[in-house]
Amino acid sequence: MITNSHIQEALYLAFERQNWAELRNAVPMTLSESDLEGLRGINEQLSIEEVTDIYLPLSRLLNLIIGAKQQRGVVLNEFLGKKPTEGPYIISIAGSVAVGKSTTARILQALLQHWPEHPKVDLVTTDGFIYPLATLKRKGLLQRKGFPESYDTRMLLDFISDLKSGKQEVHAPRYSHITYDRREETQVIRQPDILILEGLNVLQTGIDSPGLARRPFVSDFVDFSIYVDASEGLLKKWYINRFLQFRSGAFSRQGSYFKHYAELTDEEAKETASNIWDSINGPNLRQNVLPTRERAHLILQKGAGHQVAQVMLRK
Ligand SMILES: Nc1ncnc2c1ncn2[C@@H]1O[C@H](COP(=O)(O)OP(=O)(O)O)[C@@H](O)[C@H]1O
Ligand SMILES: CC(C)(COP(=O)(O)O)[C@@H](O)C(=O)NCCC(=O)O
Repeated sequence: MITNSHIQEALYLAFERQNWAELRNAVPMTLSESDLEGLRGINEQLSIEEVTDIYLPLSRLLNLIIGAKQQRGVVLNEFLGKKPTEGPYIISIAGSVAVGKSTTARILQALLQHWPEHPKVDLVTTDGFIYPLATLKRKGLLQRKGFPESYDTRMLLDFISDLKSGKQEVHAPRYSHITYDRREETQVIRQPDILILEGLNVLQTGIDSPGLARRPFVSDFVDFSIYVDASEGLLKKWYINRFLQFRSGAFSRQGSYFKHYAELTDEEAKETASNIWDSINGPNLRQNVLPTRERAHLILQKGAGHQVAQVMLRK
C-alpha cells in the first residue's frame, strides 16, 4: 500500500530543525534592528530564534530559486531578442485554518523584500475571494466557509492569470474578520516582483472537490508552493486560542458580526470555538486541505508553540 510516508520519502528531502537551521550558515545572514522591529509587529509570540533557524534559511532558498527563474528570463531574452512580458514570481502558502499561514506569509514578505533582486513583495489572502455573506446565505453555504464551494474560484483564477500575464494593475477583494464579509475596498496590486498568495485552497484542484471539476487551477500559476502543517490536536488548540484573542479584540468592535461572542465567559467561548472547529474547520481540513499537502514544494511541519520541527523540500 502506498502510504503518505512512502510518498513523502520518494518526493522530499527531510531536514530536522537543526540541520535546516545550519543551512543558513553557508551565507551568514543577520537581521537589522529595524527588521526585528518589523517582525515583532507581525506577531508578539514569534520568537527571533524561530526566524533565524527556520525563516532565514527559507528566504535564502527562495532567493536562490527566484534567481534561477530570473536567469531563465535572461536566456529567453537572448533567444527571442526581446524581454518577454512576465508577471511576478508567485509563492503560495497553504494549510489548515489557524496553522499560521498569514503569519508565515507576513514573515516571508518582510524577509524577502530585503533582497535587492526582488524588493517589491505583495501579499494577498484568498479569504477575500470567499463569496460575500449575502451570496453565502443565498446558496446555503454559511456553515461551509472555507470549503472549496465557498470561494469564487472563477474570480480567483481571473485575478491570478491577469497578474501572471503582467497586467499593470490588478484588484484583489479583501476579507474582514470583523464583519465576517467581503470589504468594500479592494487591494490594488501593481506589478510586484513577488506575490505571496495565502489560503486554505491554493493547492486544491477540481479532483479534490467532486462536482467542481474545472481547469486551470491556481497551482498552474504558482511558481513555488509551501504547506504549513501541524497535528489536528494542535490546530484545534491554536484555533480556540485565536478565537479567545478575537473575542477580546475584533469581536467586541463596532460592526462586528460576532458581537454576541464578546459577551461569552471563557468557558462558553472555548466551547463555542471547539464546536465551530468540530463542525466546520476540522472536517474541511480532513476532506479538502490535508489531501493537498503532498503537492507542495516545501512542507513546514510545526510542533507545540508553533515551532517548526521538520522541513520537507521537494527533490
Ligand atoms: N510562528 C508563530 N509563533 C507564534 N504564534 C503564531 C505563529 N504563527 C501563528 N501564530 C498564532 O497562531 C494563530 C493562527 O495564526 P494565523 O497566522 O492567523 O493562521 P492562519 O492564517 O493559518 O489562519 C494566531 O493566534 C497567531 O498569533
Ligand atoms: C474565513 C476562513 C475560512 C479563513 O481561514 P484562515 O485565513 O483563518 O485560515 C476562516 O477564518 C473561517 O471563517 N472559517 C469558518 C468557520 C469559522 O468561523 O472559523
